[in-house]
Amino acid sequence: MIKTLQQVSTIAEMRQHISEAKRAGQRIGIVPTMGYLHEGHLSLVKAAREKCDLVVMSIFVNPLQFGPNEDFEQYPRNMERDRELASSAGVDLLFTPTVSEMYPQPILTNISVANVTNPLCGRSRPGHFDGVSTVVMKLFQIVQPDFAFFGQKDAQQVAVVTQMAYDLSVPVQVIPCPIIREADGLAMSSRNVYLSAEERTQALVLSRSLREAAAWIRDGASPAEVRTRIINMISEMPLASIDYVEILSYPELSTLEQFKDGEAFIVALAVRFGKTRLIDNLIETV
Ligand SMILES: Nc1ncnc2c1ncn2[C@@H]1O[C@H](COP(=O)(O)OP(=O)(O)OP(=O)(O)O)[C@@H](O)[C@H]1O
Ligand SMILES: CC(C)(CO)[C@@H](O)C(=O)[O-]
Ligand code: BAL
Repeated sequence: MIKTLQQVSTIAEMRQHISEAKRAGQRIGIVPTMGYLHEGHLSLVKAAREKCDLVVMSIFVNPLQFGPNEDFEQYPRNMERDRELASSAGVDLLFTPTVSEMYPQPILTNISVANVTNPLCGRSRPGHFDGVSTVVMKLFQIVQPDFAFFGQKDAQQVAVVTQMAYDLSVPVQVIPCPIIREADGLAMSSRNVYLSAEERTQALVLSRSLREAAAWIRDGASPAEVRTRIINMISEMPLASIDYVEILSYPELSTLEQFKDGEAFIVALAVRFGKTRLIDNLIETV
């Protein structure tokens, strides 16, 4: 039984720990991350701790899910700090493979989920979700988790991973966890460190517009009206450049003409402030 955090960087060593845990009948949970941990990540560990005997966190900045002009090289990294945070949050095993450990040269296999990857970030970041589903499938094969914990901040990612696990009969239950926000409403994200003070202030329009949207929807506004009002609100911020504002069904992510009783929807936003692209969303049922 593992008591304190152990860091493992090879697939072979990981498999040994997993075999032991399986032999002992432990329930295994995985929290996949790209590191530079914050309270959002730690909330996933807390959820995993409640359901699982062995909590595995992976920290791997996955080159496959970054486009050629994206921030793979600049993505914030701080392994020492991450190890301490993971340990205090109750992670048992920290999996920190190198790129060459994860990917044989060249990797010839690609996992691609259709339909749910078409809109939103799938449209703005071509190939992104293939990179996500391929690495998550690989993590599932290595860790063989009973449960996998993902944040709803990346709501399309939750839909993609859930569909992949279902389609490929992976014996894992995907657990979506709520968005953790700063006190002023900004959704926590490792990329928030890129924001200047002025960009960060203006970025508060994202959570504010989602709160307003919830009220407009309660008052009977249609998806098209809500979308227009959010676009107008965000456009008032001089440093904001909208990538998308969409209202779709959830988790199918198909077009939504009207809100219907009992049917879940997502109001999803991606907006750039300077060079930083932020996402946020609201998922509700009318
Ligand atoms: N604010 C948050 N609340 C809940 N879960 C979160 C939050 N931020 C990230 N997560 C979840 O943590 C997991 C790892 O995400 P990741 O390491 O990419 O962090 P991140 O902060 O989203 O980084 P970035 O958005 O800058 O890539 C994902 O399942 C993600 O949805
Ligand atoms: C799930 C994930 C760790 C896969 O690289 C990543 O997309 C993330 O951090 O959300
Ligand atoms: N949290 C999603 C990881 C990415 O932006 O690549």
